[in-house]
Amino acid sequence: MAESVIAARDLSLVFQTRDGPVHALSSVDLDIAPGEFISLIGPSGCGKTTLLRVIADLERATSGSIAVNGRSPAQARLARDYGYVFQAPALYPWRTILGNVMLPLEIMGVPRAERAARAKAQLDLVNLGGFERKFPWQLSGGMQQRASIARALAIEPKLLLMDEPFGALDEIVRDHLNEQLLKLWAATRKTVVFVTHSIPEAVFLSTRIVVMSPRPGRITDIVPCDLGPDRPLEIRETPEFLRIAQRVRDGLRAGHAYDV
Ligand SMILES: Nc1ncnc2c1ncn2[C@@H]1O[C@H](COP(=O)(O)OP(=O)(O)OP(=O)(O)O)[C@@H](O)[C@H]1O
Repeated sequence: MAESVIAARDLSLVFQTRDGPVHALSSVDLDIAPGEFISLIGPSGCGKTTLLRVIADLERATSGSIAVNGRSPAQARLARDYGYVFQAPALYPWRTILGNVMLPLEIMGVPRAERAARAKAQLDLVNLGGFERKFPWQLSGGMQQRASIARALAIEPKLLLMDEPFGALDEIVRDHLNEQLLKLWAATRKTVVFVTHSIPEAVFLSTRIVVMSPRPGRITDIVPCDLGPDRPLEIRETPEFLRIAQRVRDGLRAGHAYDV
């Protein structure tokens, strides 16, 4: 079997706050193979973002271990092993779309002509060819988020970390971007770790769904999502899709404490 892209073993993270310790992650065990599309789903505060941030070396685990491409998160970050897409597009307003996508390549010291060509290729991949010279504020929210995906892809990472990238968009735009992301994933065969609150989004996109619950943040179920690579939006009405969605929903219910 190919080496895991992510291998987490008994991973825990406790934030020390003025109100006492917060157990953001507790005994997380997770292996992600190359080319998988993994969604992390769970209620607010279950540690989804924290897990993504530990993978990206933006937070350090309190105990346990995690390897990214067989090395430490710090080494993986320095090797530019991953691209990170945030919840909000976070584009620089004074730079054009092309200028934004070229930025990571500038930081890497890629020559000017090459970085323009590479950034253009990524913009084509997210269907933003022709918008290179626009500024972020001239684009819709969905287009801005596609531009941030292109920016994350500019360094050509094999691993893409996405923190609820479509959460702020309306449902029709979200459907469209889900379709595009699925095509992009099929075309590039990247490993994706994707945070979402949406059961249909998770089932539509993923090869496996990691269900989490809060206090302490932990994995309660890992649901295989064997729908194959060819997934038109209508697949969401099929019994197979609904069966997987139901298992995820059951997992979320079991881990949920209702304060009502
Ligand atoms: N820097 C921090 N300091 C203290 N507590 C934190 C910090 N970051 C996160 N937490 C706490 O850790 C827990 C997990 O947070 P996290 O943001 O990972 O959850 P999440 O599942 O991504 O939530 P959401 O869906 O709302 O984004 C929460 O209780 C949160 O308040």
